[in-house]
Amino acid sequence: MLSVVPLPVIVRAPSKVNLHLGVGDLREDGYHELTSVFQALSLSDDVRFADADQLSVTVRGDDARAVPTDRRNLVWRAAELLAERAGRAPGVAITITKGIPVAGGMAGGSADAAAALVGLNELWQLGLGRAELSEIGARLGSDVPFSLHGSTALGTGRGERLLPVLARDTYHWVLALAKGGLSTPTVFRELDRLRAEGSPPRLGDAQELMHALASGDPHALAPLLGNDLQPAALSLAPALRRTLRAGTDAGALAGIVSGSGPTCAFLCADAEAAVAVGAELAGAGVCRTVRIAHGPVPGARIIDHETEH
Ligand SMILES: C[C@](O)(CO)[C@H](O)COP(=O)(O)OP(=O)(O)OC[C@H]1O[C@@H](n2ccc(N)nc2=O)[C@H](O)[C@@H]1O
Ligand SMILES: Nc1ncnc2c1ncn2[C@@H]1O[C@H](COP(=O)(O)OP(=O)(O)OP(=O)(O)O)[C@@H](O)[C@H]1O
Repeated sequence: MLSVVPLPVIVRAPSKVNLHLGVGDLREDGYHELTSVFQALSLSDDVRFADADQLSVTVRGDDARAVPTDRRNLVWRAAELLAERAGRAPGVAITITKGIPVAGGMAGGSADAAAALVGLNELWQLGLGRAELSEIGARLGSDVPFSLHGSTALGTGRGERLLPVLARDTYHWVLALAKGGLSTPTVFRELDRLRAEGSPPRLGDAQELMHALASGDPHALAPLLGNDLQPAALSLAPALRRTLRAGTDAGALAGIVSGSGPTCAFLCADAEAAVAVGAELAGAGVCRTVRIAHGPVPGARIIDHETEH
């Protein structure tokens, strides 16, 4: 019998910034209750899926050496979960081209996991809907459902329960990538410690920020950006204070630590301002490198079916 080898599939998955990250108390399951307004950004990873006898992961790009290529990689676990669901072997060669900083608070691993769910659903012709993929994604990590969803969304629970948020127009960002990474659980633990010691201020609700998003005016949005994890990230990486100051000194409307950090995200008035802020920040010696990005962009999506391999 003739068996047809499926053509490789390439999926692009976005990074994210939390425009509002309200962190509630520690739950019994070890997670914190969150109120998160996510925005998906154009800084992204591309992930290729090719039919193979065995599961393998190859990583390319700037931070490739910091990424595991075995079962610790979220794409590996995504492939195993989907294969189990489909009752088939997880044979696939996965190549990740990293654009998203590793352990940078921008959901890089989650983006790749979301790409794997979309890419393997296609390669293996599983026919699973978005809701099913999102439910599998939530088992891989709190940020994975948003990496599938993309655009701008409100996340509750541990961040995995999503509702779309209206965001008019495009926002322009400068991202200051740091030398090292920060571990997400360590940053949450540091916040618990700071809260046990004293009372770092907590964000209010996200209503006003969501109104500003609907207006499409970055000047209205800028003063409303907020992140309850920021004091914890700054406590673990105090040099980020200087980075944040340098961004606003360079003309950004506002700067925040992205998620658990250490990437700092600067909102700019328009595309031209972002280029100017990016250039000045790159010369200020306060970060490893600078990237310009815009959002919102879609969630993990197929960008190519290769015609030859
Ligand atoms: C900081 C954020 O990026 C904001 O969007 C996310 O909350 C983190 O999402 P993630 O990296 O997908 O995190 P997960 O893999 O689900 O969790 C890693 C660890 O972070 C902590 N964690 C995560 C999410 C949450 N709501 N509360 C937590 O306390 C827990 O210690 C957990 O064991
Ligand atoms: N595909 C992947 N890409 C990057 N890191 C991965 C991947 N799979 C597993 N990891 C591991 O996960 C750790 C956290 O990486 P990741 O880049 O997802 O962090 P992050 O962007 O800060 O996450 P988040 O913003 O969702 O909290 C890395 O140090 C790495 O060891």
